[in-house]
Amino acid sequence: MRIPGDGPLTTARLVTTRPAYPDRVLPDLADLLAAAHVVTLPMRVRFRGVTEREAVLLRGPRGWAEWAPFPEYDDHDASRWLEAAVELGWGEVPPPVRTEVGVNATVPALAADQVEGVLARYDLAADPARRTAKVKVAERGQTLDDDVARVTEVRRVLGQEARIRVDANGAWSVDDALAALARLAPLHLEYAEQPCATVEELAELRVRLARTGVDVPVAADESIRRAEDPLRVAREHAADLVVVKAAPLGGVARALEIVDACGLPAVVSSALDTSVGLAAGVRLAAALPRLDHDCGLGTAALLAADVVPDPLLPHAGTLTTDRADAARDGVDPASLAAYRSSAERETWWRDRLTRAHALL
Ligand SMILES: O=C(O)CCC(=O)C1=CC=C[C@@H](O)[C@@H]1C(=O)O
Ligand SMILES: [Mg+2]
Repeated sequence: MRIPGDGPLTTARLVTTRPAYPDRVLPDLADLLAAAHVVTLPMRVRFRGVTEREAVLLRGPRGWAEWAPFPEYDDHDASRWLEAAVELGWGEVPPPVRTEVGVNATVPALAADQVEGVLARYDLAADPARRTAKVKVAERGQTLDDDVARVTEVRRVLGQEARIRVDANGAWSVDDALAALARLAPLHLEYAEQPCATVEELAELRVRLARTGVDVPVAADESIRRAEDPLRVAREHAADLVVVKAAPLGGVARALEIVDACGLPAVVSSALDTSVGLAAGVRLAAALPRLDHDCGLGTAALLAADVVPDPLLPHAGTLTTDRADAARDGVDPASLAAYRSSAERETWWRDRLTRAHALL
């Protein structure tokens, strides 16, 4: 485990280095609205408290793009997601340095007896040592015993050599996190993602974990993707690694800059996107100079419908840039029509798009 206090930070690079790609193109609002298709996709299981995922698919001159900021996010957040969509549909995505990306299975906070069924939907690597799962924990209404039972079951199904990470979405206090991670650590965790809500708590947790000899690295997710200053995590030595999502961070190029400036290992994860948004995540993971971890880009498995005929599901635990690019080209008009949102939701999304565009 890294000792709190170490880790490089190169804040200056974020502001001084711009990627070597053409300047951002901003489409007119009328073009965006004309390019927009609003869909409501059913999910297989409840995740993030929802059973349907709404998204706006945008047909840009450079290909399909997705804009799907979570409904509870404000217009400022939503405008950052729009920058990501513009990069995909109207701009250029930074070039890949690898063609394959390892992908983890994502296990929602379900009862332990449902774990095997969820994992069965993932085509994981044949070699148990190359399998990774992320397990949601600390969900409201559940107990630590429920979490321990779920993670224990994931360990049983995937085998001793598999990597298991947990994600608490900031729900634990520092004391809760210490107690929970002390119980979960014997199951050999790869890391704990956003165990506590604030950067201060994450930093304190790292110190106290090191002091008590509980060897669980800490990853920051919300502290990066929802933060005004995504570099604070690194500056405050609040995490061992960072989780980055293309859309919430304003696109692939911007996410690469943030990872570079943080100077910490990165994991790319989805924002519960359709296969089009997942393709952007694959392109981000493929463009990272260094990628030591499997990425949370297998969430097409959580959707019961998608906008492409061949959803971007991992094969043998991997996704490739070829399949990602094909998914972006393969949006099916019949799916857009079949899952078109209600008139009321469509108006809501178009109004939101208008407001987000005004902020760019
Ligand atoms: O990282 C993964 O395995 C899948 C993606 C995932 O967990 C998430 C996607 C979108 C919103 C989040 O609540 C959640 C996360 O917190 O990482
Ligand atoms: Mg997370």
